[in-house]
Amino acid sequence: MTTQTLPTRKLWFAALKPPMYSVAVIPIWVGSAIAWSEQQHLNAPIFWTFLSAAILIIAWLNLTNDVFDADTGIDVNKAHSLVNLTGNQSLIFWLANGFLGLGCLGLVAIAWWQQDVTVLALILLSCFLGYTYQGPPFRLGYQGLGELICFVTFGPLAVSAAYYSQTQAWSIRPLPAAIIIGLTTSLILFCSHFHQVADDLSAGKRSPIARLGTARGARLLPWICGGIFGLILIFMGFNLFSNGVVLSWVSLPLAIHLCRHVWRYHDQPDQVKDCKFIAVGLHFVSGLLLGIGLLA
Ligand SMILES: C/C(=C\COP(=O)(O)OP(=O)(O)O)CCC[C@H](C)CCC[C@H](C)CCCC(C)C
Ligand SMILES: O=C(O)C1=CC(=O)c2ccccc2C1=O
Repeated sequence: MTTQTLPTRKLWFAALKPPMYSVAVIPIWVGSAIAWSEQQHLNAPIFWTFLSAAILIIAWLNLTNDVFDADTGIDVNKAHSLVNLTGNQSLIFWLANGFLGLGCLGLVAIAWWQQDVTVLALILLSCFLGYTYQGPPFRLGYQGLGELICFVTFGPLAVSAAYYSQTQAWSIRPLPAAIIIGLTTSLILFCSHFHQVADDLSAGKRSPIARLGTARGARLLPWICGGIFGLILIFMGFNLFSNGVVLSWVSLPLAIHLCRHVWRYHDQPDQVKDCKFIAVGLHFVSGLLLGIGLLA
């Protein structure tokens, strides 16, 4: 069944993408876990406020993605675009801005409690970079720069912000974990392009998969996954990670499943479209276990 023929309830589920919100959870969890392991203490109100703000920001990101994609025409065939489902672009736009406003309010509360604007500034910078991915006049995602933006924002910026929110101190200690989280988040975006090459090319979007072709993209995937798991061992070898982080290797079967699925279906959009949610699972399980390993 293509998304064009899905029942309305399933279309709304596909449009709202609940599993995707785990991309907000993992950097906050990992950055806070590193701080917790150092201080033997977690500031729970800061953690929950930051987490809620991050979820609201992801809602803004996804709603505005449909709004801006409606302007370029890239989503004409996307039945599960919120703009296509509601037929009301400005409603989605203002709803998105409401989510961003609420998210920023949470970050302002953290700045007020801590009398320190660092976390607010880091996340506002991430939001600006997120806007450049999809919004006018930048639309850097159309040049294939999304994965790089994703790496920087969900990796070093978000993980450092989470660490800082707990410690109010700078350290390079979160950097190795930030690199891993940045890579696994970018992997989700990379996988999200396989099924939409035709629409992307006709709208002038040169995503990495539109540039490489699906076959070369599928061949590259095991190297990316292997690189991520290899890097975890290298960081352990250099004592940048505690030995407990080996726990994140439990997610390896998900990486193997992802590579096999994409290898088999890379040129069949209706089959390969699920691969981004396999990547979401890999990111969530590996990130969760990485945080637990860092705490151990
Ligand atoms: C919206 C994103 C991808 C959708 O891309 P596309 O248009 O190809 O997909 P559709 O088929 O669904 O239309 C994600 C883009 C991510 C962006 C590069 C970086 C965003 C940064 C965030 C604002 C950072 C938030 C950090 C958080 C933890 C506070
Ligand atoms: O809809 C999508 O494809 C994505 C939404 C999203 O929020 C996100 C966040 C971080 C990495 C990738 C993605 C998506 O691919």
